[in-house]
Amino acid sequence: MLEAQRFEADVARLADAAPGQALCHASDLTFTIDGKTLVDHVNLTLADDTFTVIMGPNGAGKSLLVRLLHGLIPPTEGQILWAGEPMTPDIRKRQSMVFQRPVLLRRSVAANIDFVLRLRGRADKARRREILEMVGLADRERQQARLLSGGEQQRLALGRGLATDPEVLFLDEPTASLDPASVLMIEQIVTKAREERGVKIIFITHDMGQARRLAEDVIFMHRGKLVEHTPAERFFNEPVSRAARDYVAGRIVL
Ligand SMILES: Nc1ncnc2c1ncn2[C@@H]1O[C@H](COP(=O)(O)OP(=O)(O)OP(=O)(O)O)[C@@H](O)[C@H]1O
Repeated sequence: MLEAQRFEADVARLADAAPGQALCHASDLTFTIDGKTLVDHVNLTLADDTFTVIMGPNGAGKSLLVRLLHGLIPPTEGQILWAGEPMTPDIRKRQSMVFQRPVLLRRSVAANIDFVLRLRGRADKARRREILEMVGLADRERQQARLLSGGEQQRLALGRGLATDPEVLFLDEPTASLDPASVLMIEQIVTKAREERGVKIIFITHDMGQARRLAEDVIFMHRGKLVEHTPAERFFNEPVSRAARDYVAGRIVL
């Protein structure tokens, strides 16, 4: 089968795997700035029941892709539909994003959680406690967030992201600068959110071991293009594109 046909077949299968309607459909998604096309006519279907990992070399357009999907930046061209609807503020409110560097208020751990709960009209101590227990920070309520370790800060950021019970959680290299124990904790919290609450996860990582541990389907970006979107096993064992083959084998991909 030709590469392109195989790719289409994979995409169709991933779409079929979604019960009912696909969660997200992007067509011809393009982001151009200063004459440079940084996300280039991406076509993508995301099932609502998979842990999606996005991989690719530096500058491939991974972060821009998730910013487009989450509606943080408008596409130059193309369309994104969430459960068949264009993005609205209400849809975006049902999604959260966690960045590589935790974005926290310079206040207490508790205040950081209360802030997002208040925004959604759900502020109460029991809910705050539940969230802090989920991310293993229940004994740190009164501590200043900025005095937490890097791993703890990221867990707090993750708690903020999960506090509002999102349907979709985007994570942009959330563990890139953390030690192994912190990486494991973050992975466990995210996996639990996926398994127990049905949160759709869209997770960018450069870490091949992490991708193998977590991914159910993998999107591989290269030079602004989506060159591969396949079930994880296929991606790791039988990548189709030359760039993905080199990437999986640990060779430098420019
Ligand atoms: N607002 C912007 N203006 C101009 N160029 C940008 C802008 N945002 C991103 N870029 C460029 O677009 C390209 C893709 O960026 P992006 O952050 O999506 O890459 P990435 O795949 O997430 O890379 P990394 O793995 O290094 O984080 C990069 O070359 C980046 O410098």
